[in-house]
Amino acid sequence: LSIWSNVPQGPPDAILGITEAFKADSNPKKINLGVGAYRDDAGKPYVLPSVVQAEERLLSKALNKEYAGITGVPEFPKAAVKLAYGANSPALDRLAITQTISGTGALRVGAEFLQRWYSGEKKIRVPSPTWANHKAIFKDAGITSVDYRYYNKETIGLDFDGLVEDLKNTPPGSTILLHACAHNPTGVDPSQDQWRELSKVFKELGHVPFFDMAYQGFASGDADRDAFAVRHFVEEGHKVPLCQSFAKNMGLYGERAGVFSVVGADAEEAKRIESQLKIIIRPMYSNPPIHGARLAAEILNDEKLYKQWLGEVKEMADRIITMRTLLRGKLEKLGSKHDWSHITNQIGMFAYTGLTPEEVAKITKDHSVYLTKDGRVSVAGITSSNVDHLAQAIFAVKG
Ligand SMILES: Cc1ncc(COP(=O)(O)O)c(CN[C@@](C)(CC(=O)O)C(=O)O)c1O
Repeated sequence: LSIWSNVPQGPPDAILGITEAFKADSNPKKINLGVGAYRDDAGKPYVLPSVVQAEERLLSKALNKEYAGITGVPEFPKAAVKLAYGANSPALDRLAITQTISGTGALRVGAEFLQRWYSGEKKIRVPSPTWANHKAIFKDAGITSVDYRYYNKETIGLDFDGLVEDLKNTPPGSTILLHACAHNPTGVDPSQDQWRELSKVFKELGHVPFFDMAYQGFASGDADRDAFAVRHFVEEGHKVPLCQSFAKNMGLYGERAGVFSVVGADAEEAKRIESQLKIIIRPMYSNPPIHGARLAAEILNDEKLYKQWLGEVKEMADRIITMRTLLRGKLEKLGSKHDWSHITNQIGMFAYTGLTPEEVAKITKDHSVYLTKDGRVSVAGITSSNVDHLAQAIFAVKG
């Protein structure tokens, strides 16, 4: 009997498993709308020109491969928080900051930090629905997730009243996970006025706003606009924990470039927090990968490259918005009776189509269209050459 005979076969990942199934499909008209990775209009992965230039510069510097510190390549997180909080934010001198292994790593380090130093019960309130990996990350750090109402199936929009009511029925001083922009999987975000309202509710109740900002710049095409919620909450005095990912907005998916930061009451408190972040990271993975961080630092710290990069992010966001408009138009032209306005009202990488799990199974089986069971479509996977097939497939399964 093998020592490992007790190890069971685990299920495929809800999101990454879709790509495995897609690859196994021989239908030439197959479309992968599963994983949230940007594709250009030829359906190809996109390496941003600003990243290519940064890489050429790095190579010419012939840097060594020494360890970064526990908190990473210093020039990266320092610049990343300026992007998030704003270059003139008063909070910049009271931030605990560390580079992390992309957004997932920021969430995990943040979750471990809460587990050890958040004085309340080890729970976090998460939007319903939320990114498929959130609950598993918190669970592995010993934190139980509790849903709060977020998405309204009927209006295919935000259930703002339900959200506020749930926050008010949550014990004061609880930790609440918030998607800063481009909510995954619904693509439904609060308006700026609704964020202002939420900041008041958080203040009344002393709740901790734990932000996940994985799509800054990628949602609206404007990095400042996408950071509105984070910046407003910081201006209002909230001690924000913030997770950042550069996977999508810089196309650094596999380079794993992320940042975790916490707003302290002052520099001394930030220093204490940062010392505890290092104590969490050292036994977890000791220190992070250097290449992606150096690429991001090269871009964020060079005026010209930074501007070029912002233009490239806007181009990606604009292409996604164009595909939303195309898909909606095609569905309406086919004579669909459904209201598809949510496809253009939603923002960011994803469209929450409203397809039921049965319809998802059918569209995959009959039309080789791959998307997650919850009906989430990565709009980045739509191109002007596959949008007709997609519209016909949706019309075929849903009418
Ligand atoms: C809300 C949210 N937070 C964090 C991350 C973490 O990304 P990172 O670790 O690569 O920086 C993702 C990525 N979600 C993707 C795009 C990919 C995935 O599931 O891993 C998605 O398809 O939802 C995300 O959607």
